[in-house]
Amino acid sequence: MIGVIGAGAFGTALAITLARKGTPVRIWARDPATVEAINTRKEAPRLPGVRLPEGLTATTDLAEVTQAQTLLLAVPMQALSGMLAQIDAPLAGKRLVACCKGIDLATLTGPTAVIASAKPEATPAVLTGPSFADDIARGLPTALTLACGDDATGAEIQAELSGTTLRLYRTTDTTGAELGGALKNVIAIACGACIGEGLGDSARAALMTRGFAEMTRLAVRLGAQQQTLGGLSGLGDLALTCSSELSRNYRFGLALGRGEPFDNALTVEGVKTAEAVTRLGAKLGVDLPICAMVNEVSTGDTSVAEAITYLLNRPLKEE
Ligand SMILES: NC(=O)C1=CN([C@@H]2O[C@H](COP(=O)(O)OP(=O)(O)OC[C@H]3O[C@@H](n4cnc5c(N)ncnc54)[C@H](OP(=O)(O)O)[C@@H]3O)[C@@H](O)[C@H]2O)C=CC1
Ligand SMILES: O=C(CO)COP(=O)(O)O
Repeated sequence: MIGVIGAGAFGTALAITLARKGTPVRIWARDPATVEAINTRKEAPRLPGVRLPEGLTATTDLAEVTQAQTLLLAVPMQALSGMLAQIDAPLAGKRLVACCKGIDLATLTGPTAVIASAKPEATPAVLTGPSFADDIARGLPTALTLACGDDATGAEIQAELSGTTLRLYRTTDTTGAELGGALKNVIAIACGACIGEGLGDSARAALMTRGFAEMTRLAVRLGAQQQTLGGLSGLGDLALTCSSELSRNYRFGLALGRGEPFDNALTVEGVKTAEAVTRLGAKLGVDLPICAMVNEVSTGDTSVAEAITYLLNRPLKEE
């Protein structure tokens, strides 16, 4: 059995793909109505229109899910440490796979450090890369990165989660994998704002490229391997999220650029990540101008037009 904590779009999509290949999956949701929908109607509220396979069951009882040796943690980044604090079962020998993309604002660390701090007896890992929950749930081909500091455990998780349509690549560079996934959301907001403001595809390509330079600069400064940023978890996810309206981060940026309201019930990880990386950049002396502008625009301190003017008029430099 695999346990999934969080019955949002991503947790449910992963649970579906695992159950389809015959792995029993128990998914935890805090909302009894979600559990009822999954167990009795075989429907997932966050993935409307998808029929859930047999072998996928839900519960509001965390203890039932934490019996599994592999647990997928699929709650938003800022909810991760609170979620871990609710688990009182012993987790020695268990694998805790973070499926969230972001940086914890309280500690300015990524998900594997949050897990290691809360549950030092478990092995932390992170599953990240380009994938929309809906694509995974529909069985469309997807390739992701599984990062685990312990390569032997990483190989076991890789085999456990991979299937005929979900292909996992493996790395021990957890820092690079999680920072790529976190920062691409910030750049996606910038790209959405750029298109929403009517600035064109050339400007978006510039933001993606210079954004990728910021992602790499910060990640390498924090100990990541540069090549990880060029993989699925970095460049791959950047390409997807900056170019598709299926991305909530991109759509949030579009709304900013167009001056339209946005549904703040939606999970938009890039907003808090922009705040976290702006603070991290200032602390470490790493220049992150696009991330800083996304932070200012997201909080309403600066308009999209002012942010673009600032970025275009910075001192000229070598590429
Ligand atoms: N959706 C996607 O395509 C992908 C998402 N991800 C990542 O997965 C993570 C989760 O996103 P996603 O599934 O889309 O988000 P959703 O908004 O679809 O779902 C979030 C889930 O987390 C639960 N939750 C929220 N806050 C808390 C909390 N404080 N305590 C416990 N549970 C909580 C919600 O419960 P409730 O329903 O009761 O509010 C819900 O089940 C994000 O980091 C995202 O970046 C990664 C790849 C793809
Ligand atoms: O992470 C994702 C794609 O890889 C999902 O993107 P959004 O969170 O922007 O919807």
